[in-house]
Amino acid sequence: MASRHQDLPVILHNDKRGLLTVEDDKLDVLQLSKDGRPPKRLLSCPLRNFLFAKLAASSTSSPDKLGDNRRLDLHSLGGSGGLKNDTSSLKLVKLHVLVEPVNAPEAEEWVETIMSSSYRGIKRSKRVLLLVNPVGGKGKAKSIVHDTVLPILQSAGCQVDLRETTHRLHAEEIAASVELKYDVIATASGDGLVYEVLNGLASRPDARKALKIPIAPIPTGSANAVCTNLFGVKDTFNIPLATLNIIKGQILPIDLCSVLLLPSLTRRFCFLSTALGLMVDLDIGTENLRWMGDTRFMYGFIKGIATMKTCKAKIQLNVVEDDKVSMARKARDKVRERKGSKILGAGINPLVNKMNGINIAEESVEGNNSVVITDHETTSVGSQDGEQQPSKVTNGNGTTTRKDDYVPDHGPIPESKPLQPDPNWVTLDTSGASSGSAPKRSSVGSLRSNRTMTLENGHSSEIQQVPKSGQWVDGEGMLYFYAGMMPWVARDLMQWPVSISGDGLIDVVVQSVVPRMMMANAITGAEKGEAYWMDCQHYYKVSEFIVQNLDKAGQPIFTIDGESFQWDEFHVQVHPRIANLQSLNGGFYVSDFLQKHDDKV
Ligand SMILES: Nc1ncnc2c1ncn2[C@@H]1O[C@H](COP(=O)(O)OP(=O)(O)OP(=O)(O)O)[C@@H](O)[C@H]1O
Repeated sequence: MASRHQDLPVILHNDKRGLLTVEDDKLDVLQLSKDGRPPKRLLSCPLRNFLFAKLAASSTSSPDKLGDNRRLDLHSLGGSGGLKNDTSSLKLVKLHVLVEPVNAPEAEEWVETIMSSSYRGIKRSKRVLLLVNPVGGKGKAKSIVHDTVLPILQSAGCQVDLRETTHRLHAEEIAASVELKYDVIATASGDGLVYEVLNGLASRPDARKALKIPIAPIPTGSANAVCTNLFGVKDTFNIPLATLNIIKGQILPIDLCSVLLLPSLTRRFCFLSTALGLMVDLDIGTENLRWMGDTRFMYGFIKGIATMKTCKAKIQLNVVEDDKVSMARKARDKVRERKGSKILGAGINPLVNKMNGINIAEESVEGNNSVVITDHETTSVGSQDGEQQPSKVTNGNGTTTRKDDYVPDHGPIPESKPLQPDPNWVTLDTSGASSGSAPKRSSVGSLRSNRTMTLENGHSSEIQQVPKSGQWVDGEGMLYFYAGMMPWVARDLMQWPVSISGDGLIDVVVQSVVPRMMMANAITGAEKGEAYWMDCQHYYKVSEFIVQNLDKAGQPIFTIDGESFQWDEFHVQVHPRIANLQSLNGGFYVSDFLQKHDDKV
């Protein structure tokens, strides 16, 4: 790593002697004393937060002021104490010092060293398309962008193309037609703008190429679930950190889902969630309360459990796994894998980057007949032309078939067709038809509880077993259905704690109707994902699913990524790792749920 030869003697702004040192992935600006006292540290910042160093050409120095000295500009995000993990007080720091002629050759080398060490594997001076929604969240996006975001981006040498959205779906229109010349698309708004950008990019004839441009959100909306997943609960609304992510973020491949609405055959793309029941009411029913920020969702939740309205649907799931202990273990193993592979500094091990691009849901679940395997190459900034492979499905008999028809790397996303469930799909009837009587077993049950057996006469028969604890039983009422693709849906709700980014699977929660007190108690710990372990919260990892509306008058609306749609029926399938976000560490924020090792796992 950095060593003593990267020390650079300089003259500080106060004419005192100084030393710039780059060591242990950290820049220190020291003021030296003449009397042998220890140097005074004026700035200390991890290289991850360092933005820009520029040594003026000797000819451009003003001889009057500087003599033969050359000006060296240093731009960084500094925080209290400069600790790597202290992200709470990040702010833009601009320093300039002078380099004496005798040190000029060394200074040129020093500038290149600090720039390459702080941008390891990351493109410098990115071209940024910045979309700003002036009405998202509390309506402060414009001032936040002008006061904080733009100065940081400009200090890092980024070229910013700023466009303000003027109407609903404007961001989608822009993304659908914009020239693909940007390194990153930043959205100053909430999750809605990310959804629009992804839909715009995914609708293009060159969707696969367009979706390689990563998206970096700036949290000026209400919930900003993407930011919670990227930066954690504490830093969800940390604007300087999110801006740093535009500059220094690494590619994080994510899955997109096609949601096909029937009978219209309209398709929308989803990157975060689809919801029915209470989760729709608490989002759409509180839109007039945007001024509350994300508190409006908690208000909606409490209101929802007070009314306890059930949701009636027929749900068909192609389940890959439904064992909570095993799902938690796999998600935790994934975190350990990632942790073990980090290297010091501003980058991560390129080998790990490679690994992140493969190894998706490849573990076969006992008795499962449909394991999604994908083998996409990881994309990286500046290599937007990397070939992407189609996803495949390995069947129980070991044969491998293409799941999507192969489309070349620059082509569109193939059209969605209505799904054809087979007898191994799990069917849940949430109409509660048998309420009042003893609930009966679900029509197919779980992967392990009900299997299809071929009889000697060639007919098949279902082997019925007693449902295990926590398994859905037809006749239960459903409070909500929530399918998601990243752990947090808001700061106070980690609905899918075992969700693994880009694994080609959707995490589905079916929440049974339970006594109000039990739901109210579930609020405590919801942000930590503790409700996951409740038996009344049925949890499945699925590769595709269908939902039919059994009460169109009573529940006309469902949501895709928080946007509402009228519905009769919808079919959902995954396009693994087809889109990209930016993340400072190349992954989602690791929750305590995944860090801790309790006795369940
Ligand atoms: N100028 C505008 N006037 C009216 N609506 C707009 C304008 N620009 C964007 N929109 C719409 O604003 C809506 C809300 O945006 P967004 O979802 O990003 O913020 P939010 O709802 O506050 O945050 P979150 O989704 O995180 O709760 C989107 O549907 C978007 O299309």
